[in-house]
Amino acid sequence: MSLIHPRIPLGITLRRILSGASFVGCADIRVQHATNNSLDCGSQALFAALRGREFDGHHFIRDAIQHGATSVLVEYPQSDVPVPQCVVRNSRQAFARICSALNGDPSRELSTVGVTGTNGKTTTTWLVRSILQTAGIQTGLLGTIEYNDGFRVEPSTLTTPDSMMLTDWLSSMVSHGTTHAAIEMSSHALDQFRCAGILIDAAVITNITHDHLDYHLDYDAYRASKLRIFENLKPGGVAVLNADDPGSISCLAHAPGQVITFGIHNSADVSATILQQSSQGTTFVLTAGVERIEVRTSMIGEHNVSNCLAAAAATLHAGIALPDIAAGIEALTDVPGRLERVDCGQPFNIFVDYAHTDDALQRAIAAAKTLTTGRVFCVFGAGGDRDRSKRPLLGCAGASADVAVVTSDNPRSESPTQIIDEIVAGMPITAQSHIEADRAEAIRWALSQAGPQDTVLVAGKGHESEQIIGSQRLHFDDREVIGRLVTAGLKGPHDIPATNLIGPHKNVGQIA
Ligand SMILES: CC(=O)N[C@H]1[C@@H](OP(=O)(O)OP(=O)(O)OC[C@H]2O[C@@H](n3ccc(=O)[nH]c3=O)[C@H](O)[C@@H]2O)O[C@H](CO)[C@@H](O)[C@@H]1O[C@H](C)C(=O)N[C@@H](C)C(=O)N[C@H](CCC(=O)O)C(=O)O
Ligand SMILES: Nc1ncnc2c1ncn2[C@@H]1O[C@H](COP(=O)(O)OP(=O)(O)OP(=O)(O)O)[C@@H](O)[C@H]1O
Ligand SMILES: N[C@H](CCC[C@H](N)C(=O)O)C(=O)O
Ligand SMILES: [Mg+2]
Repeated sequence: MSLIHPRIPLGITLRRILSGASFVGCADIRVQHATNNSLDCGSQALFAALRGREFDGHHFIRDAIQHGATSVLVEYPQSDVPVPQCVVRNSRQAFARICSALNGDPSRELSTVGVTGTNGKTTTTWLVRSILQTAGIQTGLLGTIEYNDGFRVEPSTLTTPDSMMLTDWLSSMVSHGTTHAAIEMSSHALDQFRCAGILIDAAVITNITHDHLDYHLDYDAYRASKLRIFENLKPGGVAVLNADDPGSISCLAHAPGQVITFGIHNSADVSATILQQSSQGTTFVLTAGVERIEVRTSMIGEHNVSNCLAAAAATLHAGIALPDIAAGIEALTDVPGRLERVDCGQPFNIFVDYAHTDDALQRAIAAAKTLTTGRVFCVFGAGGDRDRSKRPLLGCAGASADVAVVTSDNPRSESPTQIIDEIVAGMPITAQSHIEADRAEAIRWALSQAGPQDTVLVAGKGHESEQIIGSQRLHFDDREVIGRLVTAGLKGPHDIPATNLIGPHKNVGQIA
């Protein structure tokens, strides 16, 4: 459902915004409302028939007309359809452009940093927002954790919302006087043209490693979807690339205009020298051209310094001065569930992290090791109904901990023990491991083993507050579970009343 803002046009005509479109049964189509859901057409709507993973929207055209659609957007002309048709080559791309136009093309009025990459998108967008807000600039954010127009905040449904919701939020930012935005652009969203027509000032590619090959099928297609972010750049926009990551820097040749590189290990326009790392944070010297400044962040891990550099490069391009960038990085105390410290008075470090790829897990473990004189216990699993090929890679990465505690993440429709077997298949035979499919019990075991010099890293679910098992969504927050276990003196989870660990069942009737 569209939010209503005074700056939204009263309607648009398709011929003006869709070059190359042809029309059946009319010379042009005037649109006031558009949807891709046949069940949510309302009267006078344009129904956009999108080809999806499960369904082809073209099969729902009659359904849409019955629900009130008065025109359709299609990829091939339909016979026996009693309403005007607009025929385009790519209805997802055209639909995104229509959504943006119906919302008054809000991205034209915003200065926006778009961030893609396998890991680090959420962290980088939060850093960008912190830098801009600390400099006194009202900034919106759309990403994995929240959608925020500068005033209103809602928990996210997808990392990158669909085209209707995306442009609604951008429009809401403009209406509320928000001038800047940071947007996570997932590979799924770029592949599905959810962001088509959204203009951005900086396109950040944090890194391109391995994820979502269930969807993209191979690395080249995955990388190609990330490269599509350059199509969103305004004239004069900048590509921000990671000199330390072969996948990111390989995009340099495709950048349409100016490029700013960042890096810790390789020569780059924006770079860092790490001075000190402790469980309280990291100090580094940030260098951009001839300017240098010492920065202290409460974030942990070299990968987070890399994220700071990406955010610094994007905001330098937005005209923010280096001291303000340093202040903005320092002002961000926490990104929920990203190496988040959990302190319940226990005599060792506990971190909850969102690592769910092999590169992320290996880096999160490396970060924990720099702070630990004893052993690092890493509790992790892998999501069901997601890229199976990353499971043995996660196993291999998890084995870099001193003790790998393999458990369930969100098994969804799959067998937890089958997923665990596929993870364990990637672990070297010499790895120290403990296998426990019940996540709460796995956490309890790790906590019960840890001594004062050790660290327990609980990875994979970060800020998530549910565990998806079969068709059920069970309340489950790693941070809460840890808190309750430590408070209860690390008794077995079955000795603790069930409500202490797992909240009420919410059967959603489908697998997420
Ligand atoms: C695999 C995938 O990405 N699917 C997304 C995709 O769905 P789809 O278009 O393939 O949908 P479909 O069910 O095949 O239907 C095709 C078309 O028929 C229409 N339809 C269908 C049935 C009907 O009765 N009537 C009707 O009109 C649908 O509205 C749709 O337009 O487009 C939809 C609208 O944009 C998304 O909601 C949906 O995300 C699903 C829920 C999803 O789980 N996506 C995940 C994998 C995702 O995108 N994740 C990334 C995160 C990645 C990361 O952070 O690392 C994200 O951006 O969040
Ligand atoms: N620059 C980085 N390089 C490698 N790993 C990183 C980097 N930044 C963060 N990580 C790891 O990836 C995890 C997820 O980080 P973040 O949420 O910022 O990434 P994301 O790209 O938004 O992930 P998602 O695709 O799930 O939304 C972190 O918890 C950390 O383990
Ligand atoms: N955006 C990622 C999140 C994965 C988080 C992990 N907890 C899982 O459920 O696999 C995805 O949809 O693949
Ligand atoms: Mg994210």
